[in-house]
Amino acid sequence: MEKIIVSGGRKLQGTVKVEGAKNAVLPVIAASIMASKGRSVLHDVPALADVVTMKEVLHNMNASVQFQDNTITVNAVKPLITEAPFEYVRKMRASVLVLGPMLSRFGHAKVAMPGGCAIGSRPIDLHLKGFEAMGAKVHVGNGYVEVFSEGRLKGAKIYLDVPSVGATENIMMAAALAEGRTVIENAAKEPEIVDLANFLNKMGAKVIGAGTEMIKIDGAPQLHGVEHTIIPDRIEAGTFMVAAAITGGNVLIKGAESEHMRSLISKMEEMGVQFFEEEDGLRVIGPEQLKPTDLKTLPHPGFPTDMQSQMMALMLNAVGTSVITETVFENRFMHVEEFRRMNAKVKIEGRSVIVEGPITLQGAEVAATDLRAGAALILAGLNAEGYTRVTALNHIDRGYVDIAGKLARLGADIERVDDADEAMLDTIENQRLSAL
Ligand SMILES: CC(=O)N[C@H]1[C@@H](OP(=O)(O)OP(=O)(O)OC[C@H]2O[C@@H](n3ccc(=O)[nH]c3=O)[C@H](O)[C@@H]2O)O[C@H](CO)[C@@H](O)[C@@H]1O
Ligand SMILES: C=C(OP(=O)(O)O)C(=O)O
Repeated sequence: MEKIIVSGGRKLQGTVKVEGAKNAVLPVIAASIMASKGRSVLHDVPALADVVTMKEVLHNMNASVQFQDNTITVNAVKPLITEAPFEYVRKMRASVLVLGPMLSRFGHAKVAMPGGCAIGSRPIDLHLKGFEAMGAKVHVGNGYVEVFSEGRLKGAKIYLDVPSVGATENIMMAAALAEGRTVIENAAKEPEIVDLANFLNKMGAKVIGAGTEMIKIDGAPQLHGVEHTIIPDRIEAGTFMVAAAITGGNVLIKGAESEHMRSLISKMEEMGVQFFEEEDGLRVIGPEQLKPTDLKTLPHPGFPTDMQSQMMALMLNAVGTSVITETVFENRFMHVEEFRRMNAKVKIEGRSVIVEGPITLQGAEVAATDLRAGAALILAGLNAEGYTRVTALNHIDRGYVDIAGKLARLGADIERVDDADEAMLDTIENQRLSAL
């Protein structure tokens, strides 16, 4: 079994470059299958497990996809197989993002119904209601959702009960090939929505208002392949910001887009962390002593749920009591139990967690329960006594490219090992101790 082993106590120094955003590239790859003319070339694509899964989803549909050196080329000109089976959706919920593109281009899509996951039940009812409003028929049964449309979808006015990122994306993509205008009200405003809208506009659709709560989409009869560069990953950047802060380090995060991270920067500033805009990125300097704070996760521009567990790791090191309230997902506190294994004083009260700091965290065997929880455990390990061994790396690999290597290059004592490597490390450590 592979593990990331981290030993705490080193201040991080240096420069780290942000990858392209996972949550932007997945919908953009899905949208690329709507091009019936020309191929799409996407740059700054991170080499993540989720990107490989999305590539497999498209490949299984008979699209031609090449992925090399952070560039993906998609050619979907010939008719595709309009199905995404369970094996892909099981690995990655974002596979449901091919529903809108397939439905609007081919009049049919069949995708395995995503189940709940470690962070909540995560239904797709709002995606399906949107398609229905545009004239599609929806059938759910035998673990699959199947959507049909006779002729082109029709533009419609759609109000989302919650500003769901996935529903906004799926409806935007379906609307890009629909007849007439679609208006999405109470739309999600995340930067990744804006990136998708820019991509759809280049392909030939007309999307206005992305990044606000009302998005208007005028569909085109046909879309064409284009070249596009993916926006930087604000959650990867945020994770390195916490790494710098938690160790009292000084790190330049190259390519970080601070406009996308206002709520996070402001919370970290409240905790005493300093930020300096530089020409090619954002410099983060951790304080000698962190102050406590309270935060509530909300849809963008509120505090992102995908940074909640990493901020909990930071709060464990603050002097005083902090409170985190999670409002986006109903069950995103699985990391709390793992933090307790590291001696953390954390208590769940309904949708909130009370974090008592400062505490001397102790290295322990812990498991990543989802990808951000995994990152948070590594972050906690950066300031813990002794060795923290993080397992279930498959979660972390979904959203981080070589996180251990990048932290090591910033000076952390961290290594990714398999069982054989670990046995050898234990022998070396035992020899060192017996020689003392
Ligand atoms: C690939 C991707 O971009 N993933 C992100 C996306 O997930 P995802 O798009 O799945 O998240 P949503 O914004 O859709 O979910 C937000 C909330 O809405 C609920 N909901 C959603 C759809 C629906 O049809 N019905 C419904 O009730 C969900 O259960 C959840 O409680 O946004 C989340 C919220 O910022 C992030 O944590 C994920 O990293
Ligand atoms: C929850 C996340 O992703 P996904 O929606 O792909 O599960 C995430 O990126 O933190």
